[in-house]
Amino acid sequence: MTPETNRLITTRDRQINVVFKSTSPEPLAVQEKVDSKDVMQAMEAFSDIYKELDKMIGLDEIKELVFQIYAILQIKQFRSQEGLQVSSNVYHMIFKGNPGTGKTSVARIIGKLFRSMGLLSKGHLIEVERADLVGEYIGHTALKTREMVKKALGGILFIDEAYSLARGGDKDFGKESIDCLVKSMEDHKNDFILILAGYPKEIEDFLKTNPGLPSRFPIQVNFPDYTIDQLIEIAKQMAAEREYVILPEAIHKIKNHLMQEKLLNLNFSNARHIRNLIEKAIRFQAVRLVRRARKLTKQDLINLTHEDFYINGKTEEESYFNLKPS
Ligand SMILES: Nc1ncnc2c1ncn2[C@@H]1O[C@H](COP(=O)(O)OP(=O)(O)OP(=O)(O)O)[C@@H](O)[C@H]1O
Repeated sequence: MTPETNRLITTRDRQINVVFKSTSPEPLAVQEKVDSKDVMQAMEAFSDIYKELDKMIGLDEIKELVFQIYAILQIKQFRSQEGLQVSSNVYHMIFKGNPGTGKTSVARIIGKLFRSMGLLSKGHLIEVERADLVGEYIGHTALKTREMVKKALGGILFIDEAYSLARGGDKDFGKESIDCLVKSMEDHKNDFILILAGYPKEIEDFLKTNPGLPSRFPIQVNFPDYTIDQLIEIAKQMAAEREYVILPEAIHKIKNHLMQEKLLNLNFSNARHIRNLIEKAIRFQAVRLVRRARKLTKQDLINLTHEDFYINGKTEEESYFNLKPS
């Protein structure tokens, strides 16, 4: 009999009925020879990793996509058991979004999720940029690109600012790298997933100049800029993960700062900006506390007050150096 286990995973906005079986139409490394214990472990892994994704603020499009892929794998198993045709899927993806919108973090989680679903044997992420793929003399580029693909086998090859490969036009070695990647996608069809990431406009222009490319990336995901409310949620979450609490007056100060930043800073780095803000506030809080004469309470150690956010309408860096507490 086929080992099979069901479990309802309750997430923020949906319930997933997880069913893991040992037979699968996909080349499932994890599920190849499973006994009940392995099934149980795979299920736990999927559930834990899915929660990691679900915990991220916003990102509805990618959460929906993961659910679709999960659903299609389940249905394939049932179809295969009923003797129905099962088609194979291509999972190469394009991630379009501004800096700090979660592209790399999501790619890392997708790798682990796909491993738990048996779509990838290792699920690791190899993050590269132009310099890692493009060489300096004839033949060097193919060597470098193939080497990176080899490292990514069983996992994800994530190319940040992928359009930089097309920067120098037809005579540039970047073109050789693209050709080599396309060939690798054919040669290692089910062995790795290629994710091209970058700013939305540049990625779209890149795809237009390479007519053969869009059809090789059937999955395109948008990573929109976070709203102010989402950025505040992210700030609270990042603080909580570090066992800190941002007091309401500080939240108010951050909100005002974010409104200005989003308006004036063309390179605003979304959640990464928030991470830097929190990390600096934690350092400033430490300085504020060690200067205090009285004994510190547990609450003192937890609270981040408005004094710890030296933002004051300037860029973080300027604020940090000019307004360090004296
Ligand atoms: N939705 C989110 N919820 C919580 N934290 C987030 C979220 N999105 C991003 N972060 C955090 O923000 C930081 C930057 O995210 P990440 O590196 O994934 O962005 P990116 O889009 O890949 O940026 P870039 O394009 O500049 O490389 C990381 O610390 C990440 O954990």
